[in-house]
Amino acid sequence: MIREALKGGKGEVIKNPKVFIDPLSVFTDIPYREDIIRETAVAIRYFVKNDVRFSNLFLGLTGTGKTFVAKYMFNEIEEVRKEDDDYLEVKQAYINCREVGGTPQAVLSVLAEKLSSGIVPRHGVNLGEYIDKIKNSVKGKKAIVYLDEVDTLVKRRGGDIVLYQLLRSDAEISVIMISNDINVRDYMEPRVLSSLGPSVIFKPYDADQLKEILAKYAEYGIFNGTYTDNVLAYIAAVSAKEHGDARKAVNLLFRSAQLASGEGSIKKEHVDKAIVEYEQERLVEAIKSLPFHYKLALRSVLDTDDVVTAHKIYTDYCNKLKQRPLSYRRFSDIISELDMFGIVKIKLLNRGRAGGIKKYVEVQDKDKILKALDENILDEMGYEY
Ligand SMILES: Nc1ncnc2c1ncn2[C@@H]1O[C@H](COP(=O)(O)OP(=O)(O)OP(=O)(O)O)[C@@H](O)[C@H]1O
Repeated sequence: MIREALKGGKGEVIKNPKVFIDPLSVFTDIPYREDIIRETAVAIRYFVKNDVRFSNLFLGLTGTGKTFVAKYMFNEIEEVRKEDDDYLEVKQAYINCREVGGTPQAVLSVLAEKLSSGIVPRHGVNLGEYIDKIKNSVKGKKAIVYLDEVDTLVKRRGGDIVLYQLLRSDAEISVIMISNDINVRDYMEPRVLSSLGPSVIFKPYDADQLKEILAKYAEYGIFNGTYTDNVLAYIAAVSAKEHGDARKAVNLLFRSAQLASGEGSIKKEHVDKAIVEYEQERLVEAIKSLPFHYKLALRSVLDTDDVVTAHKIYTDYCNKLKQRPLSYRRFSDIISELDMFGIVKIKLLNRGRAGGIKKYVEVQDKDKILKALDENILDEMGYEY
C-alpha cells in the first residue's frame, strides 16, 4: 500500500501536481483574461519605449485572476528583457501590502529594498527618506511596481498619500494596484483619485468559463481517462454559484483528485467530499478572524439556543476572563452579524399577544465551531471549560 503511494503506480490520478501548486510554471496564456493582458502590455510598452507613465487598478472579487495576471505580466517582462534591450533598464517589484504589514512604513521600506537591492531599515526612517531612496534607485531607469491587496495600505492612515507620492514623484515609476475590495476608491482622497489611472475590472467567471479553465488544469495535471466532462462541469457549477471563484474551482479539482488517488478515477463522491472539506475549512477561517467578543458570543450560543440566556452565559465568560461584557443590545447585534456571516441562524418566534417576539439561535456544526474556538482565543487565554 505505502509502496504504491510512494511509487505512484496503479490507480494514480494526478499526473503533475505542480500545475495546481504553481500554475504559472505551466500556463503559457491565461484564458478569459487575454484582453486585459493585451491592454496592460500596450501600456507597459508605451511606458518603456515612450516614457508614458501609467497607473492601473485591478479590481475584482476574490479568485478572478488579478494576482495571476499580475505575476504573469511580471514573468513575461523578465523574459522579454532577453529579447528587447529597451527592457534592460526596467526594474520590477511585487509587494503584497497585507503580507508585509499594510502600513505605509512597511510597504515603502520593502519597496525601497526591492528596488535598491540593498538592505533598508524597517524602522527609524521617515517616509520621505524611503521615497528619496526609491527615486534614487530608479534614477536613469524605469520601475514597474505591483501593489497587491492595496486596500490594506489605503485603509491605513496616510496610506493613500503614499500612493500619491509614488504616482506624482518625478521618478519613472508606473504602478499596478490590485484590490478585491470594490470600494477601495472610497478610501482615497480626491487628489489621490485624480492621479490614479483607470480601473481594470475582473468580472467573475461563469460556469462555462470555469469549466474551460478546469479543463486546462486537468489536461496538464491529471491523467487522461481518470476524469469526465461531467466531473469538471459539476465543480464549475458549484464554484460559479458563489461568484465565479477560480481559486475555489481549482482547489476543488485538486482535492477531488487527491481523494481519488489510488482509485483510478474521480467520481462525484470525491467532489462532494472535497466540497464538505472546503466549506469546513472556510468556516474555521471565518471563526478565526472574528473579533474577541464575537468569539465569546458564539461560544455562548453553543450552550443554549435562547439569546437572553446566551447573554448571561457570555457575561459569565467575560467575568471569568476579566473582560467587560457588552450590553444585551450589543450582544444581540453581534448574534445578528454572525447570522449574516452564515455562522449561526436566527429564528424569531412570535409568542402570542403578551409574549412578544423571542429570538432563538440555531447552530449547525457545533463540534467544528467548538474546536475552532478552542484552537484559538479561549485557550490562548488559559481558559478551561
Ligand atoms: N483565467 C485563469 N486561468 C487559469 N487559472 C486561473 C485563472 N484565473 C484564476 N486562476 C486560478 O485561480 C487562482 C486564484 O487567482 P488569483 O490569485 O489571481 O485571484 P485574485 O483575483 O488575485 O483573488 P484574491 O483577491 O483573493 O487574491 C490562481 O492561482 C489560479 O490558479
